[in-house]
Amino acid sequence: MTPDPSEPSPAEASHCATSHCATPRDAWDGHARSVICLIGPMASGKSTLGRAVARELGVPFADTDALVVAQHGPIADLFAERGEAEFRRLETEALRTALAAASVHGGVIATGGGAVVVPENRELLSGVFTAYLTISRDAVAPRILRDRHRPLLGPRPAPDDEPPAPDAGPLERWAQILAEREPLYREAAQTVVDVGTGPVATNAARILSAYRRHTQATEEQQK
Ligand SMILES: Nc1ncnc2c1ncn2[C@@H]1O[C@H](COP(=O)(O)OP(=O)(O)O)[C@@H](O)[C@H]1O
Ligand SMILES: O=C(O)C1=C[C@@H](OP(=O)(O)O)[C@@H](O)[C@H](O)C1
Ligand SMILES: [Mg+2]
Repeated sequence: MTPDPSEPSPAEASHCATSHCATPRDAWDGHARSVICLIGPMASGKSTLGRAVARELGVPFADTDALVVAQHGPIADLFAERGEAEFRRLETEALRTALAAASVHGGVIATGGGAVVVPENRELLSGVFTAYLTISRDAVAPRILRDRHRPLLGPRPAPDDEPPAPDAGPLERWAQILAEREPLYREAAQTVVDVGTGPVATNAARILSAYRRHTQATEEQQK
């Protein structure tokens, strides 16, 4: 028998029966088709918080970076061997895939910090609830200095015909990149959530509250 798409799958029903969800039906009506996309600068917590929000909602989590890595290998290698433009193309493909899956059963999607620079991605994001996660430079500093896997925060090679410029350092580069992208984040987001303080659970709850406020406001408008 073809499953009724309006009903929770056995997996969803069993999740809801064993977790915080009141009943499978409530969970399905309340959240199961929820789609939340997270955008924001590198190391703001999109991947970590996206996973936590998805778990809370009982919907699948997708990370566009992880999708790219699973299919094409490490991001640092892609940047070095195939260039940023090719990485952006693969990122758009991953975003499309993640959105298509989430549109069926709901889902939370963490994008990479640079997803908003591609107009096609901004167009894709405009169809779903998108939250811009903000964090101060001071709060992000220990993360940036600890995690050294992001190619855009590594030393920039000077062009062949120029003397090497003094290295600005990863935190300075993070701030420069954020300044360039900030208007794009704001344009693409329905809401801005500051996630610079507090533990993961607190920040996940902030994102969920923003999502619920948005959903309620949208429902009020439609009445
Ligand atoms: N609320 C938080 N408190 C402390 N550390 C966090 C928090 N959220 C994320 N982190 C840590 O910050 C780092 C970057 O988080 P990540 O989710 O990879 O960010 P992004 O996906 O935005 O680049 C990770 O080491 C993660 O464990
Ligand atoms: O800001 C960017 O351009 C990038 C952010 C990274 O993702 P996170 O924001 O999850 O670190 C990753 O997509 C890649 O290194 C490029
Ligand atoms: Mg990430």
